[in-house]
Amino acid sequence: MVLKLHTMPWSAGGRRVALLLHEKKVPYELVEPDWAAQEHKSEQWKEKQPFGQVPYIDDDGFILFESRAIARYIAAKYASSGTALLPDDTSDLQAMALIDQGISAELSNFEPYVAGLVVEKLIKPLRGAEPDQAAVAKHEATLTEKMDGFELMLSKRKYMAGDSLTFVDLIFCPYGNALTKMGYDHLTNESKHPNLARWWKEISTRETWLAVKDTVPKSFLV
Ligand SMILES: N[C@@H](CCC(=O)N[C@@H](CS)C(=O)NCC(=O)O)C(=O)O
Repeated sequence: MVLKLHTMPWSAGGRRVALLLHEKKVPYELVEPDWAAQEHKSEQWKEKQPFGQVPYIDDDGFILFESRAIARYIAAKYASSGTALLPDDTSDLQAMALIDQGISAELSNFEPYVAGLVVEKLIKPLRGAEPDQAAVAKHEATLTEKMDGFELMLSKRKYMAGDSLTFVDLIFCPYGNALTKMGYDHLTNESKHPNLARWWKEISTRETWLAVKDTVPKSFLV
């Protein structure tokens, strides 16, 4: 049975998963919940995604939610198809520890602050609300500090989890895209963050990402 990706096309997590599926050349069916009817908040949906969110996958009856966990599952299940996105030796304790470190670094030092800016600068205005400028300033200040940390990581290793591309690099794509679309140059300023700029240029121009990144309505701009 073809793998089903249950998500809204604009979802950051959904596009993260779609990116992995494209990289691994895995056919999939995109199944959209009825968002207007709040299908994702129904008891039936929560049986699959207990937090009432997107995305989740149904892989021949195996249900998995959390986009980063799904990304890892796809990278491992389809290891020999498409782009190699895991260390050569997945029994190498240190190589796999770098994978976990990269996932945690993105989840705790990147996404929350970019997501905060997306809420203030894109979502609130769409809903006719004013951005909270104090919150914007706080997220911007924290993010600036955090991006120096990512620059330091990439000054020591070519990619986020070692010297080879892995799925960890790709999980940055949706919010990296949001950051640049909001006009911030943390990922593109070659004089301030040369390693981040080198890395982002490579990651963000992959054909697979270009294929999924704009499955988002223009009004969202994420
Ligand atoms: N950590 C989760 C985050 C899921 C998430 O925040 N999904 C958003 C869309 S990207 C959502 O469903 N929002 C609607 C809601 O929370 O009601 C993942 O990566 O899968």
